[in-house]
Amino acid sequence: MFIEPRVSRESHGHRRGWIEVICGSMFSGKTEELIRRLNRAKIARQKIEIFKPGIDKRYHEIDVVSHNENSIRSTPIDFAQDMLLLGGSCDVVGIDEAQFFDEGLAEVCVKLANSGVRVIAAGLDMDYLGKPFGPMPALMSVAEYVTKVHAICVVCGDIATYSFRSVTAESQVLLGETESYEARCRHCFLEGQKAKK
Ligand SMILES: Nc1ncnc2c1ncn2[C@@H]1O[C@H](COP(=O)(O)OP(=O)(O)O)[C@@H](O)[C@H]1O
Ligand SMILES: Cc1cn([C@H]2C[C@H](O)[C@@H](COP(=O)(O)O)O2)c(=O)[nH]c1=O
Ligand SMILES: [Zn+2]
Repeated sequence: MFIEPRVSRESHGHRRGWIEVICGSMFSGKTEELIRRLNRAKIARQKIEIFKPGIDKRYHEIDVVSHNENSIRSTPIDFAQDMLLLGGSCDVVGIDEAQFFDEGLAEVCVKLANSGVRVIAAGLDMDYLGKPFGPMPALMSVAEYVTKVHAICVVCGDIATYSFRSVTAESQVLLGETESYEARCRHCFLEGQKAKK
């Protein structure tokens, strides 16, 4: 379990910021872990702001909601840059579905962290083909802390790191749940991809 670093947030009158990334496949608990960290920051009376991409309207227009139906209020935005306006004065900025943001996301998170904000971003590290997803690789490279969480393979019960798309669609972005995706381990993912051919 991630334990918040015990660094002083104030040093010589300057706030200290950093970047945390929570990544993994679908159903791996990224959103639950994001909500857990943000709720703890709320308990510590920190000022928080949560962003999600405007396109993610799966469960709720505004809330960030986990597959377990835990939720937290968020602000949907279309461009990573918009976080600078609203998030700059916060102690903590949370970001869900980070993979859907534009390539400017890593730079925006660096600016926030450099100005003293703790940034916690959750997102898919790989798409349905097993390829790196959007701004996630760049974001992971500038983060102080990267936590990879695992789902359970629905085929064999091993740990799952892949999101297998069970429907026919080739666009990288296809919003969905269990009707379109399965959490799978490497072996069962490869078997599924072979069977598609
Ligand atoms: N194959 C699976 N492996 C693990 N958890 C699953 C699976 N399918 C459904 N779940 C549920 O999904 C929850 C995690 O949801 P969530 O935090 O929204 O995941 P993520 O944001 O990574 O998609 C788990 O606590 C569990 O209740
Ligand atoms: C693998 C993959 C997923 N998506 C979509 C499907 C869901 O709407 C989100 C992921 O949500 P979660 O909180 O991580 O479960 O992303 C997609 O558009 N393209 C993909 O390749
Ligand atoms: Zn498996």
